[in-house]
Amino acid sequence: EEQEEDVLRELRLFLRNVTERLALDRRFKAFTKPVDIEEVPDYLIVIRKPMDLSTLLTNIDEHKYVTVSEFMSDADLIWQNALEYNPDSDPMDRHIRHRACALKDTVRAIIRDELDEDFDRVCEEIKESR
Ligand SMILES: O=C(C1CCC1)N1C[C@@H]2C[C@H]3C[C@@H](O)[C@@H](O)[C@]2(C1)O3
Repeated sequence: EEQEEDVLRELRLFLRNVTERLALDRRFKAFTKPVDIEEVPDYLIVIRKPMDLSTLLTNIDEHKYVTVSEFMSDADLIWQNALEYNPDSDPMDRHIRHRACALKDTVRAIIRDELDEDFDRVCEEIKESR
């Protein structure tokens, strides 16, 4: 009903704001666009579900997420994929993993600090009702 669409519109505004703030953070530049498959030909063999911040924004606009938890599952893919594809001890891999862990911590801190648990519960109820 109309009130439910108002809730989901507010969810999209919140998720867009979080995602845009992450995309503006210079530490997370490597996460802003899909990994270039021309540059990294074996990437899709190793990583089954690529994800990046621009794709998160597209998903939000396509109404893919009804709850924050669904958004978090895709957001977590970004840093999980980076840890998985860049496991080595060389400085480049370690730099990427440090930024991946910073992304994980930053997303969690924003959600902890800024997501109202009653609002989240309403989204979860809408999801269950569909
Ligand atoms: O995993 C990633 C991104 C970093 C976070 C996501 N990539 C895989 C390649 C390995 C490493 C060095 C470059 O070859 C560059 O192409 C990539 C991009 O970084």
